[in-house]
Formats: sequence, structure tokens, C-alpha cells
Amino acid sequence: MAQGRLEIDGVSKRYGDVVALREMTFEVGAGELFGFVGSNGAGKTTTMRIALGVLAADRGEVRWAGEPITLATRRHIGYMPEERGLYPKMKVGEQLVYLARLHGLKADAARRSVAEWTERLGVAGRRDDEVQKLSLGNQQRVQLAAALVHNPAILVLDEPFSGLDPVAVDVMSEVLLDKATDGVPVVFSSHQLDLVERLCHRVGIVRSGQMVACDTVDALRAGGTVRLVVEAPLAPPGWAADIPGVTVTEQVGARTVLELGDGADDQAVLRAALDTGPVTEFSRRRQSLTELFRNVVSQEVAA
Ligand SMILES: Nc1ncnc2c1ncn2[C@@H]1O[C@H](COP(=O)(O)OP(=O)(O)OP(=O)(O)O)[C@@H](O)[C@H]1O
Repeated sequence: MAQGRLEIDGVSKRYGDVVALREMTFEVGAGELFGFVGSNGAGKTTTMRIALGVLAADRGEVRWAGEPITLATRRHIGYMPEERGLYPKMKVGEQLVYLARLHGLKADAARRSVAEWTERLGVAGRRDDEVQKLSLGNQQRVQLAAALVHNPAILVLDEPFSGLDPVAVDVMSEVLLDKATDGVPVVFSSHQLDLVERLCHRVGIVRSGQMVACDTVDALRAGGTVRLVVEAPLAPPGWAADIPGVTVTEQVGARTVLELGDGADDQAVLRAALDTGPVTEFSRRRQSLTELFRNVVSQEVAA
């Protein structure tokens, strides 16, 4: 199957008076794992539904491998909806075979694929159980299997990690990385930013229906505030207050976290710390995606 990038190009959408998306634009390359993050109501689900074609955009276009997505190409998308979409009274195995066949697999291939994915996702022993008898986490594993059984060329997953236990998170992470390695563009939304930071090649931060930052986490960090962590057990409160260009953001016990402004000298901080007695830790701390996210979102609010 042809590999290609998924492009969301200038997509706008209103629900009555509510503007859900304003020229939403980003792309996910073949083989790329893309994390889609944003506050509640920012427009992630709306974007994903439009990418899948279950919702029409007011303006803009979604393309795959350079061509607008059509009914035929939609069959190659694996989608995991936020509201989940399994039939509660149907047996897990029957349901997955049905879904695989709906996407064009022959009966034998569908059964093989269902056996493979339920095994991989740890729900093979539940194939004869009704979906409603499974725990929520296991239903979610089945939902992921439903997105994968037809060997999709694009994966679009709405909060696939929510509510999963740590082992299931590892299984899900591994599957998504493997699909990306196979050349599939994979986009998923999540509020678990540590996970997004760890897994994704690139991240898009969306606010009020617009993409406000989109890059690798390292690139998004570049130019951000430099933070220092200093542990000086004998330092009195306020020991760093008079160092030029330095703001203390946290002081708990022996540990102080400081932000360096433009031109601030980290060696001046070290000297001031040593003046108080022993220094047991002195390190630079990289901004986490959570901190980046807060900055981007608050900048936008201020704008
Ligand atoms: N069917 C609908 N009718 C009216 N407004 C809607 C509808 N669906 C979404 N919206 C509105 O569109 C905006 C974007 O919602 P969307 O569900 O896409 O956000 P989200 O980023 O997925 O949020 P969350 O993280 O909470 O799932 C919100 O203001 C929401 O209230």
C-alpha cells in the first residue's frame, strides 16, 4: 500500500456560533508519530473527525499522499473515536472480524488479523466474551484492535491512552511506534503530556481551534527559559534573591529552582550558593512538555 503524509490544510469548522477550528494546519509524515495536545474544547476531536470524514469541514482540505481524502482512501484509516464505538452485546472476536471485513478483508484474512491483534494486545482470552463484560481498559484494547485489524495506512486515535494501566500503556506505546516504523503516519491526542513527550517525534499544541506550536519537543524548548536546580542544605531563605537576572521559582527545604533571565550568569548563582556552605546539586533543568504547554497556552490567553 502506498505510503504518504497526512496533511490537514487550513481546516475551519463552526458549530452554530461556536468556532471550533480556525484554519487548523499541520501534517504528519509517513512513519511519524505525532502528538496532538490542547486544553479541553481546543478542537482536537473535531480535527480528527474531519480527517476521518465523519464530519465535514466548512473550509480547508485533508490530503493523504498529496490527494484529497475520498471515500475509498477513508477505508485505509484506522480510527479510535473518543466516545469509543463498540457494540456492547456483540462478542469481541465476532465484532473485530465484522469490522475487518467491513474494511475489505476476506474472511480468512480477517480471522487471522483478529487472532494476531487480540494476542498482541492481551485480549485473546476474551474473544468469546461480550464487549460489555470487559473492564474499561480491556474494552479500550479491543477498540485499538478495531482500529488496527484492517492494516490501516493511516492511524488517527482520540485519547487512546486515557484510563489504561501502566502495562497497557506500554503495549499501546509499542504498537503505535511499530506502526510508525512501518511507515504509517500516526496521530493521537492525549492529555498525558509526559507520555507524549516520551513517545512522539513531533507535537502540535492547539488552542481555541488553532495550531499555536508545532515541532519536535527539543525545538519547542529551544530559546525557552533556562532553569537551574540548586541544592544547598545550609542556604537561608532568600539566598538567591539579589543575584541579577535571576528569579527564584521554588524553594523547598534545601532545594531551590531558579530561572535565568537574559544575560544572567549561572556561575554567579553557583558562587552565591557556595557562599552559604556545601552545594550538593547544581544542574540545568530542561523544560518539560507540560511547562511548554502552560507557557504556550498562557501566552495565547494574554495575546
Ligand atoms: N456537536 C457539537 N455541537 C456544538 N459544539 C460542539 C460540538 N462538538 C464540539 N463542539 C465544540 O467545539 C469545540 C471543540 O471541541 P472538541 O471536542 O473538538 O475539543 P477537544 O480538543 O477534543 O476537547 P477535549 O480535550 O475536551 O476532548 C468546543 O468548544 C466544543 O464545545
